[in-house]
Amino acid sequence: MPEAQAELRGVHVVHKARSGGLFTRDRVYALTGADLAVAPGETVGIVGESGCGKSTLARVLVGLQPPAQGTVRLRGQDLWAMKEGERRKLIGTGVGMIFQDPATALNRRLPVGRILRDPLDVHRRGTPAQREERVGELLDLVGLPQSAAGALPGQLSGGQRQRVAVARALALEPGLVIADEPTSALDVSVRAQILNLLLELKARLGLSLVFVSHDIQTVRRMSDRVVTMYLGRIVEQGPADGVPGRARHPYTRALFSATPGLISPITPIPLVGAVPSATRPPSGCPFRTRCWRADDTCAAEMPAVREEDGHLFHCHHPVTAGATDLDLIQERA
Ligand SMILES: Nc1ncnc2c1ncn2[C@@H]1O[C@H](COP(=O)(O)OP(=O)(O)OP(=O)(O)O)[C@@H](O)[C@H]1O
Repeated sequence: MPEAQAELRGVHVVHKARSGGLFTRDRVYALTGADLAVAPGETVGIVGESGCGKSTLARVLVGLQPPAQGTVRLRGQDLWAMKEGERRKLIGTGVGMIFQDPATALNRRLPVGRILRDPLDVHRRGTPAQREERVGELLDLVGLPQSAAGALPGQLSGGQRQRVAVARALALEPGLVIADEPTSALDVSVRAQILNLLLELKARLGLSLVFVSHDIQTVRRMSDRVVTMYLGRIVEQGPADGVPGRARHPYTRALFSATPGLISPITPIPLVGAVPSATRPPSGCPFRTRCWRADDTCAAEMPAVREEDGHLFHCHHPVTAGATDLDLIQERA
């Protein structure tokens, strides 16, 4: 197997909890025991309810968040075993990051040309003339006119600004791009354009892409593999074309059945109760408090990973392969 662009092994992220702006004694278990490898040229989509740890996973992958435990490798190199200068260089040249809101991610005071040249200057890429040339290439790459180089971000539309953010992420020719909700701050009318641009660039440049979104339909369309998260844990990974029908974890099935237009039954598999607090996750399987299949074993121990039919999942009582959503709704009732 070719070396992964990025790899997490047993990664935990724990934050100090805050209340009213002050830290408390509680800990937020934002990411627990995450194992994930992103292959060259692959798109991995991350889904899950708000607060399940999607952004934390993305931040760990790009080295913005150090793990409390576990290893993070970029192109085979252990990020947090490196000297800081080397780590910054590897991250700076190896990964591009696209954030949710280009209005806040781009420096409002700098013209687009400077924004795009900045990473080239920082990493001393080529001569000054080559850097200028590269700025022109980047504008072309994302479908912006050369005249955009002189514009301030505020003079551009939301879609154009996100194109600048994409160009900046690609400036140093990274092998991996992480896009965290890249279209959720944009008008619906331009979302498809940015998604198509990402798909086109990924194919043209052979990029690996990690795509984080609430929008399950979009994740399926963009991804080769879908990763489902729940309460700080990766609970399932499987091929995008096998989700939702072939997913084995009850949570993945419930999450996808709640997506309009994806599944035949009109009623989704009901999820009863709220997501527990990330400061006090349940013992054993994190989903057991809302799972209709849970028993004492689920409370006693976290299920080890199992692999069947291309799906990796953590569940003591996985859904039978081939069960329809209607079967699960009846079972749930
Ligand atoms: N800096 C921080 N300090 C304290 N808690 C944090 C911090 N960052 C994230 N968290 C908590 O960690 C958990 C995971 O957060 P994260 O932002 O990764 O989730 P998410 O799935 O991306 O959520 P959303 O979809 O709403 O963006 C949440 O409980 C969140 O409140």
